[in-house]
Amino acid sequence: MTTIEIVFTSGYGHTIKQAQAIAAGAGNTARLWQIDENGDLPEDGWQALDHAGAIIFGSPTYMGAPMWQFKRFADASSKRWMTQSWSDKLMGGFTNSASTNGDKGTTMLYLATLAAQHGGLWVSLGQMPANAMDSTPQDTNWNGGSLGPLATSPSDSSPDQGPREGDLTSARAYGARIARLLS
Ligand SMILES: Cc1cc2nc3c(=O)[nH]c(=O)nc-3n(C[C@H](O)[C@H](O)[C@H](O)COP(=O)(O)O)c2cc1C
Repeated sequence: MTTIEIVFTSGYGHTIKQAQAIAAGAGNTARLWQIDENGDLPEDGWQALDHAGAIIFGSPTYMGAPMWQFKRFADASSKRWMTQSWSDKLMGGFTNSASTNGDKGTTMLYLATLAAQHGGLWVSLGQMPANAMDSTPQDTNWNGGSLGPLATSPSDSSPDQGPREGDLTSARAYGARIARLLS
């Protein structure tokens, strides 16, 4: 079975919602692997990534970059880099932060660079931005990204309040895009 493995970090639960929305859009071959608070992924997670058709990386943006636990996972993936054993897999990425811009772009560039180091085939977002006068956070891709799904969770939001519907719709559509490309 060709699987979609979503490997991500989340400090306070907001980015989990984005990861779950991607999985919901991708369908029943998608699985979620949350890197723990020490930056560790269990061995069955590594095995799943080794056998994946697609790997999707995700992290909240902390200080303009993925949180350190994601970087620890990325550094540990250098073992796979040495043999290029993840080469030719579909790869993608997502991030969430409190500010609308929030320097999410540098996190996305990092995730795309990680994918490229592994020889992955990056899947872009493929959604037009909702950037008109009457656009709101309820609209798909209202953050206006193109590398992958972006989410904005206001700093005083609970994970039930942020990311908002437009971010979740964007994430679901991205999951569906990856599933379609794999089929
Ligand atoms: C240490 C730290 C650094 C942060 N840096 C940024 C940042 O650079 N840009 C931003 O917009 N939000 C920043 N935030 C806010 C988080 O990105 C935001 O709260 C996000 O929803 C957290 O996701 P999580 O609940 O999955 O951890 C930061 C939060 C923390 C704790």
